[in-house]
Amino acid sequence: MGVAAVVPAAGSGLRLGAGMPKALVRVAGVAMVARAVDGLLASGVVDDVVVVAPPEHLDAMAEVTTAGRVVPGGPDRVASVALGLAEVRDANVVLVHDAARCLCPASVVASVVAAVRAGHGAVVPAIPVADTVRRVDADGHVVDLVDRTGLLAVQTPQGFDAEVLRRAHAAAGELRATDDAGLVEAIGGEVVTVPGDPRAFKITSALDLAMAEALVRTELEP
Ligand SMILES: Nc1ccn([C@@H]2O[C@H](COP(=O)(O)OP(=O)(O)OP(=O)(O)O)[C@@H](O)[C@H]2O)c(=O)n1
Ligand SMILES: C[C@](O)(CO)[C@H](O)COP(=O)(O)O
Repeated sequence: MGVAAVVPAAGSGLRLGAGMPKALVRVAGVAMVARAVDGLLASGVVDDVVVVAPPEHLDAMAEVTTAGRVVPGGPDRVASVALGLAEVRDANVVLVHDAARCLCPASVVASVVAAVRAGHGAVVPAIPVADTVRRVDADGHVVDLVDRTGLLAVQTPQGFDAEVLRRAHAAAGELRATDDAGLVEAIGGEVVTVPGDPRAFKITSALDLAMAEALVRTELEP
């Protein structure tokens, strides 16, 4: 089988504070998880989708998810992705895509898959950092100015040769990398970037949700 996508959607969305799992929160009337799954399939390069949901919300998640399977997730993102990965044993390319990045354009999905198909074991979409970045100590005092040249903010979907991702997760142990590419780096794998897109931003806070709503409504307007 070809390209499978694992959609981690098992987070609780504490920072959004909607009182329900974030992936169930609607953006202009459609649940984030449904938008994320539909976006992956709209790319035309994804054959199979597995959504990883909070164990206590499997039915609600299946109700709003229009395609793919829904399986229970784990206590953190690494555990949730590992549980999804176990469901796509036949795939030779695996994408991991946050439900929370539900407005990612299909063109980004296609370019990530193309880069994996071209022979890269691990591919991440990334965009330039727009702000000045400073390192601070525990009291908030500036320690130094971080040179922004060569700094990129990493998005999802992240794409992998399936065997590389399986090896990375098998070796993860207690390592809690913030993304799957981090697990690949930990086993010495090379990670390459392709251009990301500002619309693939992660909905984390209430402001992000408002921006996502505005973006959808703008794109729907004639
Ligand atoms: N145990 C977890 C934690 C997170 N995720 C998923 O990983 C993605 C990125 O996580 P984040 O945006 O930080 O979501 P939450 O963990 O839900 O947010 P918060 O930290 O505010 O609770 C989300 O799609 C989230 O559902 C997951 O599948 N399983
Ligand atoms: C995977 C990710 O979206 C890449 O930027 C990000 O690391 C997830 O971050 P969080 O710690 O789950 O908020």
